Amino acid sequence: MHLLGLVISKDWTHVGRADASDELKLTFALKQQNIHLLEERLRLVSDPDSAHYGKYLSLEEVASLVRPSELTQKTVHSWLQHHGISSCHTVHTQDFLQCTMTAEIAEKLLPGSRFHHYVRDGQSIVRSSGPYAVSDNVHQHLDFVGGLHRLPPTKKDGNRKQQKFKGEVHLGVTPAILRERYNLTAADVGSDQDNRQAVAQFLEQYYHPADLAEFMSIFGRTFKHLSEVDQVIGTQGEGKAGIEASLDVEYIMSTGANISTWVFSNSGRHESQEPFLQWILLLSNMSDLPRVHTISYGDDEDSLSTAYMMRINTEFMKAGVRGISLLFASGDNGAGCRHMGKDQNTFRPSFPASSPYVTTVGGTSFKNPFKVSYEVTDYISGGGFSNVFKMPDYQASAVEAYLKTGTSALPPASYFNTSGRAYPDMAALSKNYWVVMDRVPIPWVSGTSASTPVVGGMLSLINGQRFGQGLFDVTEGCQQACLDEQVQGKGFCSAPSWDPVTGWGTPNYPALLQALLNERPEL
Ligand SMILES: Cc1cc(=O)oc2cc(NC(=O)[C@H](Cc3ccccc3)NC(=O)[C@H](C)NC(=O)[C@H](C)N)ccc12
Ligand SMILES: [Ca+2]
Repeated sequence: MHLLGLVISKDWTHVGRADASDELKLTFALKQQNIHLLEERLRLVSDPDSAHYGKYLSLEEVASLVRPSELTQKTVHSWLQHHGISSCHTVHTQDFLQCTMTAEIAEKLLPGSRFHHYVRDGQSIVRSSGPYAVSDNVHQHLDFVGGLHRLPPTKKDGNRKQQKFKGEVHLGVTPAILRERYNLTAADVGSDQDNRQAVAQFLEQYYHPADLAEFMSIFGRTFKHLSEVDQVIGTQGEGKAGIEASLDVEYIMSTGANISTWVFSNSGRHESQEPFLQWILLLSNMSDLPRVHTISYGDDEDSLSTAYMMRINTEFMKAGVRGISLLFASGDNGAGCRHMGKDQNTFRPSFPASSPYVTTVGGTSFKNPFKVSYEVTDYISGGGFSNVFKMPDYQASAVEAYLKTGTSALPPASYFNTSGRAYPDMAALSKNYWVVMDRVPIPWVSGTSASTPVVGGMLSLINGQRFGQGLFDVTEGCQQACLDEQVQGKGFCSAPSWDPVTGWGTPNYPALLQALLNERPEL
């Protein structure tokens, strides 16, 4: 028997046991086959020196590679059937099963689990308080069971990162400013009818079509653009728009202008338990997808189970081998800080930013905030080294160079794991954006949530895979981190070439386009 447990955080109030007939939806992640072959294939399709470069797999080919063995499928199916569970959906790759069942059946299926109702700020959830067990013969066929334990994050004040307007004249970052800084001309807009890009939203964040239309009517006058999202996959909730969703949609459609845009809307309670599971399940089941997806969400690595992160990472590989680029925001908390005990802190990496199979985007600000000047580090820019994923070969030499040259200015070695996946991969402006939300133009919105769709839109224009010299190197400024005696609020600093705050730098569009076109495989 294998036991898995949970500690319910104090801000949730227990309001009683779940009724035996209460319905639950659990996700079973079945063990896949050939993960090492998938990884190798991803390396080859991404390597310009390989004969396989750019030769992406179809969803059917991915399915043939990773589909769980007959034994795994039969064992899990008969275990569920034995407990009377028949209401299940699978995916094309047959490596996930989503099943609906009563609390009574779930407790019999997973001995030790005891489902309870918890409430907080008007939100109500059902979770298992105790650890649950899975018998050995089934456990070896599962990566994890989702939907039991993870809690929705604490809702933060919607205005927490909005800086106060102090009365100075400041126009802030708009599509025109971005297009100027990153050298996008009026001709740099999408023209390929088949090109598509996407943003994914979670945690009840919705964009509003009227906000997008108003944003484009105010800020989109100088370039050809679309003012409507082409497809919403999932449910668009009613009511107020979310700042994250508004920012993502408005800015991916400003740099990736005139390109058909989709929104994956992963709403509701279930998704907030494992925010990325529902979305990745959708991707792994759709054969025809946009090539670029941006996601401005993440969680501290230490708040997630290793099994969950490993499996999501494999799902990212499945996307990569199909030629799908996933861009994640690096987070807005600098290196982060985890208190390990009295006077003992370490930095706190964020997932999925720390996955080696996504492109992670950090943040910068203008040197002179009132001018389109060169960029320096935005101190909030997430970055550092994963404690879960080892450093992939493709970044070893760049990171070694950074660690060697920056030795004197580096934080103490006990704060970070130099053998982990280093991030971000690149950066873009993250300070003082204009966003239209609930029909009102809002200034001074900041975060790597802004820089990520900006880069995503440009990649959609280029739709390539590898970065050449097409980036502005960021060499000034440091990120924030633990406010303790040893590091005194200072994390990593940017430096010439790659650094763990701004990656390889911010996009210089024509140079990036040229670099990527030069590396295109013969079609
Ligand atoms: C209201 C507001 C004003 C502003 O100026 O900035 C800003 C930013 C954000 N969004 C975020 O700060 C982050 C970015 C991020 C965090 C962690 C990892 C990657 C990206 N996004 C979120 O907080 C997102 C909505 N929630 C989560 O990722 C949760 C914590 N798992 C929001 C609002 C404002
Ligand atoms: Ca740099």
